[in-house]
Amino acid sequence: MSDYDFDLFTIGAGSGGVRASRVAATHGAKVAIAEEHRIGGTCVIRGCVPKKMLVYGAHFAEDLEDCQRFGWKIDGKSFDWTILRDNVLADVDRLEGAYTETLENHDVTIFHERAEIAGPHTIALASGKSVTARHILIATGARPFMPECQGAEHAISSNEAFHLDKLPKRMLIAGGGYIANEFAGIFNEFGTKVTLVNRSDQLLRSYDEALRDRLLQISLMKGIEFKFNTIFEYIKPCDDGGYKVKLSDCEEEVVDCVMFAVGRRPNIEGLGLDNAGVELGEGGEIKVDRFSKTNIDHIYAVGDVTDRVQLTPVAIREGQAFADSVFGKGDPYAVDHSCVPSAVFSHPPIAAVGMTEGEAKNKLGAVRVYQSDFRPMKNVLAGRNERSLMKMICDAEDGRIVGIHMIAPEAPEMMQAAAIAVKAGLTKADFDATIAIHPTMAEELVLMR
Ligand SMILES: Cc1cc2nc3c(=O)[nH]c(=O)nc-3n(C[C@H](O)[C@H](O)[C@H](O)COP(=O)(O)OP(=O)(O)OC[C@H]3O[C@@H](n4cnc5c(N)ncnc54)[C@H](O)[C@@H]3O)c2cc1C
Ligand SMILES: NC(=O)c1ccc[n+]([C@@H]2O[C@H](COP(=O)([O-])OP(=O)(O)OC[C@H]3O[C@@H](n4cnc5c(N)ncnc54)[C@H](O)[C@@H]3O)[C@@H](O)[C@H]2O)c1
Repeated sequence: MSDYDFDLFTIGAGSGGVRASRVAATHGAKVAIAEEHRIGGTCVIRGCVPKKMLVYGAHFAEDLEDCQRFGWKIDGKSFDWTILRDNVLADVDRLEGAYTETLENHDVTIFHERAEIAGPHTIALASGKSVTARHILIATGARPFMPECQGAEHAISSNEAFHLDKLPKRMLIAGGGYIANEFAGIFNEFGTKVTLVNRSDQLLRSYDEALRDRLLQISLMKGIEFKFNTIFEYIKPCDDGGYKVKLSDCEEEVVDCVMFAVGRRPNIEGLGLDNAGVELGEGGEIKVDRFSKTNIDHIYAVGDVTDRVQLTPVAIREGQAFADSVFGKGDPYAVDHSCVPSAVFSHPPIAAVGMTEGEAKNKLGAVRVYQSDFRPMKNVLAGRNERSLMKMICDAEDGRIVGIHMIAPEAPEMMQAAAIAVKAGLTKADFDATIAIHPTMAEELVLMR
């Protein structure tokens, strides 16, 4: 008989928590999970998945325009936001059901309520119930950071963007990162007049400069406006709807919607971490070692709450590694956080793996840069003046590829395959030895000069 109610109690049923709980259960552990909002977490409910569906929906705007040059005539086209919104939200419901079913099929006990740590092995549930567990996994994710300014309460975050009653005619999006650029692209394609407002003059800081410049240039061409080096002074509701917004060094303007996308903060408030003595880092993230263990031996944390790499596949890997290491029969293993590929689902998307040109020069000294700057065949026939860019960064000494960067239609799809080669340490010569598939955009990868 165990001294505890459960072998594992997971707080948070998002990407990391669900994977860890399911895998621990397959290893024979008695597992419970608590979720205060909806099973599936950020990615499934209000992140990657519904966002990507909106990206697909938005891209039809360009396809419907371009198709005329391919001989198609579509009269009377129009867009109804509520149809897309409701279909996306219905699919989110379906996915929540699928995630719940997976947990149930693995005999994971689900508590649909908030959980807090009440003692080293004790979890207090919002209903007043208290349970004990041999191990605790904190997988509570992150939430949007809402900066302070007068009237900030009138701004929405990405959470609300999926539920808007109607499409805003004019929208200000604060931020220059993933979410700001993705949603600027989405709403701009739907016909909203979008202005992206950033406190610095740099977008997507972690990406290669050439790609960032190209995205800015294409976004401007598509009609997105940018205001750099400015911050919000106030947001005031107008009597007849909309908001008066004042940005520093700018005239007051009226918009229908203000969205903040200025980063996400670990969900640790009121979690009772002090009751178990769990240590935090400087940014409020839970400090863990490479096995996702906190300073307390039986308490672990995975995903966004640890603020290592805020991406779903990383949270899933961390959850898997934790469950295998703690409950499996093999040796413990850690997740390798190097060379993680990523994408920004902007219009067009950006994708990257490894070092940027700047990072590689700083780290390696001598690098070779190969580049392909081309107009995709489909854009040529469509009369769309939008060029793609691919860059390959190699170590000048041995030709090893240390980074690949792309801005192109379907760049994330191409990058997933290319990332395998970079992770495996292949060289430019290995790529050159591979025969192209013609005609594709991806063939540029093996033809770069
Ligand atoms: C708009 C948006 C788009 C994104 N797009 C992408 C993308 O395209 N690709 C990608 O890889 N990543 C994307 N991300 C990031 C990705 O969603 C996260 O990295 C991922 O969901 C992190 O998983 P997690 O398990 O750490 O946390 P989460 O998935 O956030 O899960 C944490 C869960 O814990 C629950 N919780 C918190 N506190 C408690 C408590 N005390 N008791 C009970 N439950 C609690 C929360 O309600 C939540 O459901 C996106 C994020 C956003 C916001
Ligand atoms: N495609 C994807 O994989 C994807 C998509 C969305 C989100 N995400 C994840 O979610 C995380 C959060 O996304 P995000 O776009 O909110 O953050 P981000 O870290 O990508 O970008 C934050 C931006 O806000 C700016 N900023 C920060 N503080 C500010 C302030 N006080 N006032 C004004 N501007 C400020 C920063 O300069 C930066 O440009 C990302 O880091 C990413 O890991 C991933």
